[in-house]
Amino acid sequence: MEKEAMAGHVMVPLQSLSLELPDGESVVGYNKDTSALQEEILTLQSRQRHLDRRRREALDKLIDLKGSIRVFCRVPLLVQTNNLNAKSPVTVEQEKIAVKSVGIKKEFSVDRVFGQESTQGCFQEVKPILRSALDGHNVCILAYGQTGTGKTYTMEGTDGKLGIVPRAIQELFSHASEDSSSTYSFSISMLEVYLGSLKDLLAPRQPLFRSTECNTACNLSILATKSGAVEVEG
Ligand SMILES: Nc1ncnc2c1ncn2[C@@H]1O[C@H](COP(=O)(O)OP(=O)(O)OP(=O)(O)O)[C@@H](O)[C@H]1O
Repeated sequence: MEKEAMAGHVMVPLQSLSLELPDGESVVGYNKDTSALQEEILTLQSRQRHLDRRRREALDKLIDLKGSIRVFCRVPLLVQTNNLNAKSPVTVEQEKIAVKSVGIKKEFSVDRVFGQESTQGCFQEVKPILRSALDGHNVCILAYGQTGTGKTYTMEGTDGKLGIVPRAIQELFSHASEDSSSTYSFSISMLEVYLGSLKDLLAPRQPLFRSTECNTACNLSILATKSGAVEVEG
C-alpha cells in the first residue's frame, strides 16, 4: 500500500540535495533563511529556559505558601464500603470535618475535605506536586486510614475511575515526553506500613501465598543511618 503511494516519487536525503541555479540567488536566499531560523530557534530556546526558571520559582513559592505538608480528608462512599460500623460524618465543610466517636463530637481542620460525592477529584490537588517532582524535588503522597476507608480506592482506583498512582504516572510521562530540553529517568517503589511492619507491594509473591498475604521476601526493615536519616532496606 505504502509502495503504491510512493510510486513516481524519488526520495532524496536533504543533506545530499544540491541546487544548481544560474545566478546563485536562490541558494544564497535559502542559506539566509536557514541561519535566520537557527537564530530564532536559539532565541526561543533561551526564552523557554528563562520562562521555565520563572515557572519553577513561582511553583516553589506556591508550595511554600500552601505548606510543604498538606493534609486532605476523603469521606468514603459509605454504601460502597463493606464497613458496617462506618457512620457518616456529622458535618463536612471545605476545610473542616466533624465526626462522632463514642458519643463525643470531634472536629478536624485540614487543607481540603473531599465529600462522599467527590469521585477522583483529589488528583487535582496532587498535580502541582508532580510538577515539583519533575523539577527535582523529593515528594511523597501518603494514604492513611482505618481498614476499609478507601486508601486503595484513592491510590489505585478502579478500571473506570483511575486513582492517584496511575494518573500520576500518566501525568509524569506526559510532561516528560513534552519536554525536549531535559532527560528524565523514573524509578518507582510502593510500600505499605501495616501493624508496624513495612511491605514492598511490588515484590514478586511466592505462588504458595495467597494474594492478600505477604511472604518474608517483601517484609522490609526500617534502618537508621549514623547521621540519623531513615532508610528502608532493599
Ligand atoms: N470514595 C469511594 N467511592 C466508591 N467506593 C469506595 C470509595 N472508597 C472506598 N470504596 C470501596 O470501599 C471498599 C474498601 O475500600 P479500600 O479497599 O480502598 O479500603 P482500604 O482503606 O484500602 O482498606 P485496607 O486497609 O483494608 O486495605 C472497596 O470496595 C472500595 O471500592
